[in-house]
Amino acid sequence: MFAARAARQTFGLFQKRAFSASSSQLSKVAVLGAAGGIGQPLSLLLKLNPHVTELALYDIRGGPGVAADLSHINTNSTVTGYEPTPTGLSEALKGSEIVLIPAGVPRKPGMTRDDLFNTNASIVRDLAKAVADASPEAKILVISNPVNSTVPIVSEVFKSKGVYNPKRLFGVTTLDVVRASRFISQVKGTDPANEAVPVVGGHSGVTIVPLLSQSNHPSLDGEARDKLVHRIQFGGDEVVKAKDGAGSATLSMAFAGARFAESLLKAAKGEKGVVEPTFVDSPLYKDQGVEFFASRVELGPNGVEKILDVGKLPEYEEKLLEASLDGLKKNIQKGIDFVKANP
Ligand SMILES: NC(=O)C1=CN([C@@H]2O[C@H](COP(=O)(O)OP(=O)(O)OC[C@H]3O[C@@H](n4cnc5c(N)ncnc54)[C@H](O)[C@@H]3O)[C@@H](O)[C@H]2O)C=CC1
Ligand SMILES: O=C([O-])CC(=O)C(=O)O
Repeated sequence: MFAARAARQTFGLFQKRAFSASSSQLSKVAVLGAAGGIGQPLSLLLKLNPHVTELALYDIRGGPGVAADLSHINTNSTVTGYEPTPTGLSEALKGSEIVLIPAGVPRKPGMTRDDLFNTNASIVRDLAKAVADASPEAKILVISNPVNSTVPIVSEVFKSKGVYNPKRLFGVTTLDVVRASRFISQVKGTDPANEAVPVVGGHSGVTIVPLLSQSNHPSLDGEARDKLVHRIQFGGDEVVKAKDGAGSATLSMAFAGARFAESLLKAAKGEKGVVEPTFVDSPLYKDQGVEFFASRVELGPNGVEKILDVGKLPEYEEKLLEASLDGLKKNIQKGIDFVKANP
C-alpha cells in the first residue's frame, strides 16, 4: 500500500519534472517562402505540430495573409507573418531554432532542376546571409532547388561570415525517401508504412541513388528493379508533367519537409535514434572531391550527430553511386563558384 503510494508520488514528481522541462523548451520555426506552393501546406503542418511553439512566416509577398489564416487554428502556437520591410526578415529569423527555406522558382515541363540555378542561387544566397546575421545558430533546412548546389551556397555564405557549423546545415531529400517507400509498396502490394528504402547521393536525376538492396526486397532484379530505380530518380518529373506548367511537387514536399523538421525537433528534445536521410557536409566521399552527400544521418540536439555510411553495395548500386558522385561534384562546385564570383 505504502509502496504503491510512494511509487505514485515518485512517478507524479517525475511526470511533473518531465512536463516542466519540455514545456520550457520553446521552439521557434521560421519558413522563408511561406506563401508559396510548398510554403503554405508546410506552414499548415508545422502549425499542427505540438513541438512548434512559434511560427514565423516570411515571403516577399503574402506572408501576413498566410499567417493570419493559420493563426485561427486552435493549436497552442503563435503565428506571425513578415514582409520584406527593412527589418522584416531579421525579425522573422531572430531566435529561430529551425529555418526552412522553400523560397524560389519551381520547374516547368522540359526543365531540369539545374535550370533553376540562375534564379534560385541568388535568392538562397541572400536568404543565407540574413540567416547568418540574425540566427547563425539555427538549423537550416534547404528545400529550394537545385539542392545539390543551393546547400553549398549556404555553406559558402556561412563560411564567409565565420559562422559555419556543418552540423546545422541540411539539404532536404526526404521526399526521395517518401517516394521510394510509396513506389516500392505499389510494386509489391504492401503497406508503405512497412517499407523503408535508404536513398543516398543527391537530389536530382541520376544523383539520386535508391538502395533497394537494403530494402525489404533485396532480390528485386531485372526490368522491375530498373523501372523502380528510374521512377524514384525521376519521380519529380511525374509531378512537373502532370501540373503542366503550374509548378512541381508541393503537397508531398510539404509532408516531407514537415517530417524532417519534426525529426530535428524530437532529436533536439533528447529523443535518441532519430535517423533521416539528408544531404549534408559529409566525410564519406571527400577523398573523391565530393564535399556534400546525402546518406542516413542520426540527428541529435546539435543537428548532425552521426553520418552513417552507405554500407556494402552490390555492383549495380556501385555503378549508380559512381554516376551520382560524378554529377554531385559538378553541382557542388557550381554552388561554391557562384558565391565566390557573386559574394
Ligand atoms: N527539395 C525538394 O525535394 C523539393 C524542392 N522543391 C523546390 O522548392 C522551391 C519552391 O517551390 P514552390 O513552393 O512550388 O514554388 P512557388 O513559386 O509556389 O513558391 C515559392 C515562394 O517563394 C517566394 N520567394 C521568392 N523569392 C523569395 C525571397 N527572396 N524571399 C522569400 N520568399 C521568396 C515566392 O514569393 C513564393 O511564394 C523550388 O525551387 C522547387 O524546385 C520542390 C519540390 C521538392
Ligand atoms: O522535381 C522538381 O523540380 C521538384 C523536386 O525537387 C521534386 O519533386 O523532387
